[in-house]
Amino acid sequence: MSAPQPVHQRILLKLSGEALMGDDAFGINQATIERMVAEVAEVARIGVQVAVVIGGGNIFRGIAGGSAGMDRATADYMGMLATVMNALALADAMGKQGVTARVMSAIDIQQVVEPYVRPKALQYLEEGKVVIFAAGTGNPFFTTDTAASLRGAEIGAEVVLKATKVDGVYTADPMKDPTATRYTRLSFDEAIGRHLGIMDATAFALCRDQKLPIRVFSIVKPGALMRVVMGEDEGTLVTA
Ligand SMILES: Nc1ncnc2c1ncn2[C@@H]1O[C@H](COP(=O)(O)OP(=O)(O)O)[C@@H](O)[C@H]1O
Ligand SMILES: O=c1ccn([C@@H]2O[C@H](COP(=O)(O)OP(=O)(O)O)[C@@H](O)[C@H]2O)c(=O)[nH]1
Repeated sequence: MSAPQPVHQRILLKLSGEALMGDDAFGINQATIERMVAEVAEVARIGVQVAVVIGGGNIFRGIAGGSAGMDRATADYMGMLATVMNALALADAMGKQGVTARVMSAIDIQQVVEPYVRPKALQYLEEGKVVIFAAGTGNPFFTTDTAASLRGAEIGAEVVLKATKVDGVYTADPMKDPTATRYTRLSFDEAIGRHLGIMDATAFALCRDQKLPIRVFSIVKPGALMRVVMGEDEGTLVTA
């Protein structure tokens, strides 16, 4: 019998910035990033094309207290720069584990990382390199979740995999409501209509319009990414 095959050939993986903190209060926890990269490396090695959108919430968020009183757009540009730092750390950790990664930024910062150029990104993916999209959408007032939907649609990913601290989409924020229950599956309209805060409405709406499914799963749970890629039941699937 032949070995089980992945159900996805090209994925857009959204990693939250906060996930990189591990148990720290801020920044990047080295052991945590190494563990995450090991999981990404495993799926890349079985031939799945992996593109990553990385968040920045472990360093700076445009709407957070630290930016109170600041012009919102300026604060958002700081948030986007935070994602560039995370992207560099992620690419470095990938290189150390033998995975070639390329960082592409949505804002021009050419001495540091190359700009996002869609055909180039597609070329890297076809060559088996991991592409890390930095600086979100390049626009203030957006989130990296929306960047994940946007880049996912642009590169023709089969699914957006949102790897986060919780293990799926719940009826309410499980960090605040212990009685909340997890959905196995729900529609984009339900997710938007019920104001489920796991992703912003812009991100959901873009995926809905492009018929691009989203799976939300835990980044903390070892092996979850591989199980998702192999088509096993993990987290919550959001579809049309
Ligand atoms: N309905 C919901 N189901 C699951 N998680 C939710 C829900 N509403 C809000 N959340 C919150 O969304 C967070 C996951 O989103 P993520 O983007 O990784 O975090 P953050 O926005 O804090 O960086 C979880 O930590 C959880 O507390
Ligand atoms: O297209 C984008 C993506 C991100 N950001 C800014 O970058 C910050 C960090 O991104 P995000 O909060 O999405 O990161 P995560 O929640 O995944 O850690 C946001 O708060 C925004 O201020 C932005 O302005 N435009």
